[in-house]
Amino acid sequence: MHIHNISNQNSILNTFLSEIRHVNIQKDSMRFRRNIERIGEILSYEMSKTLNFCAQTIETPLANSNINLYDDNIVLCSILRAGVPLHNGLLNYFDTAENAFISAYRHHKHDPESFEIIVEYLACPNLEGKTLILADPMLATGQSMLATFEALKPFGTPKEVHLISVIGAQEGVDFIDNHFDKNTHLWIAAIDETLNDKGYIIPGLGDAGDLAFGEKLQK
Ligand SMILES: O=P(O)(O)OC[C@H]1O[C@H](OP(=O)(O)OP(=O)(O)O)[C@H](O)[C@@H]1O
Ligand SMILES: O=c1cc[nH]c(=O)[nH]1
Ligand SMILES: [Mg+2]
Repeated sequence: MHIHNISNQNSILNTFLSEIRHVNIQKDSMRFRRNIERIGEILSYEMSKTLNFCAQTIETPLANSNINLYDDNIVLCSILRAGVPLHNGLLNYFDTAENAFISAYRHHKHDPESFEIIVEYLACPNLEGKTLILADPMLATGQSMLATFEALKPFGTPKEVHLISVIGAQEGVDFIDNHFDKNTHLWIAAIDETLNDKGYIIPGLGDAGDLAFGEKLQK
């Protein structure tokens, strides 16, 4: 797998990352969602450099101008619910992308320290020969990302697969490195040290879905 950790290089990305992590600033849910969206825009820009470009001629009012434009058929797939603001950021840049949505969430049965991944809702276009971007802001154990990818397989074989995430734990990154094809790209804003015994990324930011949309009741 090609792993692109974007915060290895200093940029404005670090400001948005610091705000989603900050225990007080992150409580402003509108800013939290907007910062995830802005990080999605930055990761889209970085990822776009690896798309397939071909020469095009654009007619201006005065003459023709030559420019390279990407010609990939992009499908954006995000994992509900924390994936929604990240999806919006990606869609801000990939205007003509097709879209897929899947629900994958951790279900804690009785023991708060153990959970299973439940995949329920899935809406997806044909993926055959397309460039699939699979987005989820948090890559903790990596199980949601893998379960989602497996659920998408009946929809066709993408030409390229890009995973986009905001914060990952090193063990989740290692897990997907071991389970995805070696040509897969991972675009990630930060890789943190570890997971705690509840599967939360440390230092991480807490629960991205709750911070973006409010706490949910565990049923
Ligand atoms: O790498 P994993 O160990 O699978 O964990 C990551 C998943 O956990 C979070 O979703 P969550 O279950 O909290 O659902 P939510 O988006 O509804 O909050 C997150 O958005 C990922 O989908
Ligand atoms: O740290 C984590 C792990 C999974 N999901 C989150 O929202 N945060
Ligand atoms: Mg959550």
